[in-house]
Amino acid sequence: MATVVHRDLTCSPAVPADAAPFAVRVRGLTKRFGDRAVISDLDLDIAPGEFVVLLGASGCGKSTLLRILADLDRDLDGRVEVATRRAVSFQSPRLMPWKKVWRNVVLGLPGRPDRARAEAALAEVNMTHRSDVWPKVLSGGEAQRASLARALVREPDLLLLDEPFSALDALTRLTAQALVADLWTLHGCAVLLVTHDVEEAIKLADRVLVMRDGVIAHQAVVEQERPREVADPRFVSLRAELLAHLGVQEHG
Ligand SMILES: Nc1ncnc2c1ncn2[C@@H]1O[C@H](COP(=O)(O)OP(=O)(O)OP(=O)(O)O)[C@@H](O)[C@H]1O
Repeated sequence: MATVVHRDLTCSPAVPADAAPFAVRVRGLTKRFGDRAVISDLDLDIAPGEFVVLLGASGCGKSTLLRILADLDRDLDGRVEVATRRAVSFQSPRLMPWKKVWRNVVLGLPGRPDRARAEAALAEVNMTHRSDVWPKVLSGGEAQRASLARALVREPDLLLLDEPFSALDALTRLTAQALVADLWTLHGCAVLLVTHDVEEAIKLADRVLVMRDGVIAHQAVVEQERPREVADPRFVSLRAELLAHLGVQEHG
């Protein structure tokens, strides 16, 4: 039977005093599409403010898990507890083409569209100059930054990012990664980021998870201090470890 609980981290009288605070607590999650279990009896904890990256082969269930945590799918077995204030940003930025960028940022927030609030969020992602344009004129990287502003304006305790950089060229991708790292430091929210990129995972994460056969098959805490150098032996060794768990052969 499904239990989906949405917790307010700042005010949670129902939580026993001895329970450690968390942004995500999942116990025994199973998700089926028809007869097929895509997620099988999965447990997952994410601490407040923790940056967790989820890796896994295509089709292993990463996006399905993220959608469940985003409360976009409640048809599940198990127990899912998630911080109440959460925001999602997807691979495609999903901006409404008939609304200017700043209106997209505050779309869905209660009350009248608050331009000052939108501008403040756009400033955080270096997009003030694009506030008054239509989404169709944005570059891929700009659209992704607008999507991030839309997520952050909600001041989430948990930010869910589903392959946010995968459509960007290599240089824009590096800039976007650095931006997310800065925003995370600034906001202090927990992050769960899905990616296929092992280096991206090691650069950003406190902890990297490898998903396989519907469970978390491996996890690694990243001890290296930030910013992380790819040439550092600890980086190289963790990359090899993660690639091995992903079943990928390293070349060179
Ligand atoms: N609505 C659905 N109905 C039926 N099957 C689905 C549905 N959504 C996802 N699936 C299946 O569940 C499995 C996991 O999909 P999911 O999108 O979570 O994988 P993923 O790990 O995010 O993959 P990728 O890295 O390619 O995005 C896939 O086999 C997919 O075909």
